[in-house]
This record gives sequence, C-alpha cells and structure tokens, in this order.
Amino acid sequence: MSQQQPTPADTAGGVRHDFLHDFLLDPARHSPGAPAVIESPQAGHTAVTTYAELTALVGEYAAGLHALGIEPGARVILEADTTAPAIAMLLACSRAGLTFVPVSPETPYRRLESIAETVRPALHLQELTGQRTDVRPPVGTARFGPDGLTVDRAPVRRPPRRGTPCVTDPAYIIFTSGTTGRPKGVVMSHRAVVAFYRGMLAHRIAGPEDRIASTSPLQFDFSLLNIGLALGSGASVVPVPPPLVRWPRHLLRVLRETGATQVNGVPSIWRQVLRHEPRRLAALDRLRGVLFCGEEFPLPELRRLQELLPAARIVNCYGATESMACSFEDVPSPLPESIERLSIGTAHPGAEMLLVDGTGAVIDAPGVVGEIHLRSPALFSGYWDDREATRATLVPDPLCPQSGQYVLRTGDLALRGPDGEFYFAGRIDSQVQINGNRVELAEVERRLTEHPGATAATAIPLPLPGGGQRLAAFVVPAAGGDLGDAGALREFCAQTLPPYMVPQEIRLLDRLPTTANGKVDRAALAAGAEPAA
Ligand SMILES: Nc1ncnc2c1ncn2[C@@H]1O[C@H](COS(=O)(=O)NC(=O)C[C@H](N)c2cccc(Br)c2)[C@@H](O)[C@H]1O
Repeated sequence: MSQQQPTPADTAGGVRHDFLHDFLLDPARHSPGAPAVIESPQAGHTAVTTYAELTALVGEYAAGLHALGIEPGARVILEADTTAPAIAMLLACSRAGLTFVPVSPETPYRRLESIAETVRPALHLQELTGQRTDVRPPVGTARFGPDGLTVDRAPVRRPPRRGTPCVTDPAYIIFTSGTTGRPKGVVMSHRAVVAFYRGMLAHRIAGPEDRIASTSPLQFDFSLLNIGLALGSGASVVPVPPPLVRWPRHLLRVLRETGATQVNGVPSIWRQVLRHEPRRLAALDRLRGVLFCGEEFPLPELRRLQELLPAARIVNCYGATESMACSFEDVPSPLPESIERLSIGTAHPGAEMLLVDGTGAVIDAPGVVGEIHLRSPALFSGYWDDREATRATLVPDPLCPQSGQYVLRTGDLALRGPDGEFYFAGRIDSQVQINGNRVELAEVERRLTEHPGATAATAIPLPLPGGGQRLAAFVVPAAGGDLGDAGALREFCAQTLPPYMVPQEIRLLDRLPTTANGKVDRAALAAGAEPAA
C-alpha cells in the first residue's frame, strides 16, 4: 500500500491546513515577494501580483465581506474571469466561511437567474469592470478591485448560526454544463478540495519557478485545479482571458510575454494554434509543460503538439467535477505509432479507481471493460438540492456496501492494462445503438482521425424518422491535408469498421463547436444537423 507522500504544501511549514484559503496561502510555502499571479491583458503590458500582495488583498476582501454581516454558509455568486482580484476574492470567501459559486461574465442572463434561483445567494460579486446589471433583490450586489470591495446594494444581514467552521463545509459549488436536463450544482467541501490538491501536488507537476497558464473559464473547475497547482507549488498563475484563448496569436503572445512554462487547458485550445501558428508555438522556448483534461486529445493533434514542443512534458489529467480530477498520467513521448488509447494511469495518491461490471461485481482482471468507480477523500458532498441525482452518483462501496462508505460512480468506461494502469474507453452514454448494434462513438472518431487529411472528428447518433438512430460524423480537415469527399471517408472507415459503425453521413467543418468549458458541443452538432433525408 503506497503511503501518501507528504506534499510541499504540508511539510514546508510543518502545519497541516485543511481549509482552502489556509492551504493555498500557507506563507511557509512561498516567499512573499514571489509572483503569485502574472497577467498580460494587452500587448507589452504585464502585471505581477506577489504572494504578499495577494494575501493582503484577501485580508481586505475578507474584512469587507465580514462587515456585510452575511451568515457563514451563505452562497456568493462570484462572476469573474480568472484574475488576481478574483483569485483573492474566492480565497476571501473561503476565509469568511462563504460558499462561492463561480460563473463567467459570458454566462447568459437566464442561466445566471437559474443558478441564483437554485442556490439563493446572499450576494452577487463582480469585478469593478463587470457589465452585469439587473441582479434581482434581495440579492446584494458588490464589486471588487485592487482597492477593495464596494457595495452597490447591501445584502440582507442575518445573525450567524454556525459558530465553528468545519472542513466538511462547502467551499464552492460548480454548475456543470449538464449534458442531460437542468444543470447540476456540484458541492465541494474544503476537505475534498484540499484532499485533491494534496493528491495532485504529490505528482510534483510544478515547482516554484513555474508559470502556469490557465485557459479555462473560472466556472470550470479546471481553473481551480490550475490555481491550486500554482499556489500549492509556490508557483505563479498566468490567467489567459477566454477571449484571448480563442485567437492563436493572442494566446501565444500572452504565453510569450508572461514567460509561461506550462499551459493547462482542454484539447480544443490547441486546434487552431496547431493549424495556423505552428512556428510561433515552437518558438516558445520556455514552455516545458502541457496539461490537458476534459476529453480525449485526438492522437494526430497530440503527435503534432509533441513534434512542435519536443521538450515538453505532456500530462493527461482525467477526472470529473464531482472529484475535481482523478489521475495525472504522462503522455509517452513520442507517442508510439500503434497506440490506440491514451493511458489515464492510476488515481492520484490517496485515491483509487475500481472497475465495476454491469452486475455490480468488481473487475480485477486486466483487459476487461468496466465502469470506473472512484474511492477518494476528494468526493463531492452531493448535487445541490438534488438527492436523487446524488444517490445515483455517490453509491455504496461495491467492495463493502455495508460499510456506509460511498464511491463516485463516474459513468466512464475503462479497462486495466498489464501493469494496473487504466485506459479510458468512453462514457457509458457514448455507447449507442445503431441498427441494433452497440457502437462506441470514440472508436468511430478514432478511425476518422486516422485519415491523414483529418485533424479532428466527432460522431453522434441522430434520430431516424421511423425510430432508431443513424450515425453522423463531423470532420475537421487538416491544414493542407487531402481529405477527399465524404464518400472517400466512408470508404476509409469501411476498411476497418463493421458496416453499422460506418457513419451514414459525414460533414466537413472548419471547426467543431465547443461548450463554454471548451469541450466539443455534441448537442450543437445534433441540433445543427439536417433532419434525416
Ligand atoms: N483526460 C480525459 N480523457 C478523457 N475523458 C475525460 C478526461 N477528463 C475528463 N474526461 C471526461 O469528462 C468527464 C467529466 O466532465 S466534467 O465533469 O465536466 N469535468 C471535466 O471535464 C473536468 C474535470 N472536472 C477535471 C479534470 C481535470 C482537472 C480538473 Br480540476 C477538473 C469525465 O467523466 C470523462 O468522461
């Protein structure tokens, strides 16, 4: 049994911190003058916030929040991109015992209203430059900036009914994009987040010299991973504003001017860079690490990234918001020619993945596909106000249901390799029935991206008029690649796939639509597809 290695965060000052704000701002871990956040919103302009400045801002915001008389345990909507003040504000909420709910400034008003109706926040917070108006009373409204907190509409004051902060208290609530039905609020406690950070930091992915670019919106817990990885390692966060992530030249400029040494993001952030600015990417000689999560990285694109950044360590981070993440696995460099699937490794120290078959039995043998169930101290507390969904996801430990211990039912399929490492094998709901046959969509996508002229592909089931489903695929041609027409691509698939797995229709797209969190937006593809002929 591998003992959990103490992480820098725990051993530096010899004190264990179990609340988010203490853990990330432990002064014993980083020198006050070291850069905590490095921003470069415009060309030629770089702003550094040191750990001492960040800590002072947290103190100022926490005092401002305390003065508002909001009871501990109340929710606060934190509408912001990942900026130094926003990082300070989330840490101040943590210190004030308030649960923050991060949402992006790009969040549509109706979705913000729906989240507010669900969590009934005491306060809505946005940056000084925030554009949000008409937040409905009685929710208080305030703005925060480098000089502190300014209140527009005071929140309702309530006497505190909790006197003692507990590590099981909710630190934040993340609303998932909710692939099915209404968005679910994933409630994460201080204990879960800090347990995850400890497990992640044990991998020593970053050190104090690192500058870690964060390219996800604050509402996506990937940004919270990046903040924890940077501050937990005594390194710097380099937030890249979402509008700049989408333009290769802007993204690369920020990386260059901030001296970023690592870039964390979903696979889709690289597509346009690889296509339009390969040489500028290769010129970033300080870049020595890439970490991706959220979905599979198309192997041809991953190979291309490795060619352009031969010295970079590329880490495949697998996990779900309900446990922040689960595993960190180095991508082999270079990728073997024959590889079919990337390993997602094994769970971070202190956690463990189990595979369970359709009958609920735990699978030990290698090579057998089962559903990943995660044993971990970093599991979410539950979905906000949704016991039924919680019960379906936090299930009794299949190894000992009587114990009262719960594990996370991930909805992901995987199989074990010969050395106990896991290989992601798609989501259970990406197993679809076509003409009565089970099809793993990822397998169709993999075949399509094996075509030298294709750089990315998504396969989705579409309804047939008479019932049942047909298979449709959307393919992004490689720059300068020769893709031929849809017929040639179908023929290419037919060479290795059974007939029912060959997409009945294939559409070529310049780019795949993505969700707010940067993942391929399958619902948008399905909605945009013509009805069946
Ligand atoms: N590396 C992979 N290969 C393949 N499939 C992946 C990977 N990482 C996810 N997924 C899929 O995404 C699902 C989950 O989606 S999610 O809840 O929106 N969360 C996410 O995507 C992001 C997730 N919270 C996460 C991951 C890493 C760090 C942090 Br911090 C957060 C998983 O259940 C998987 O199906």
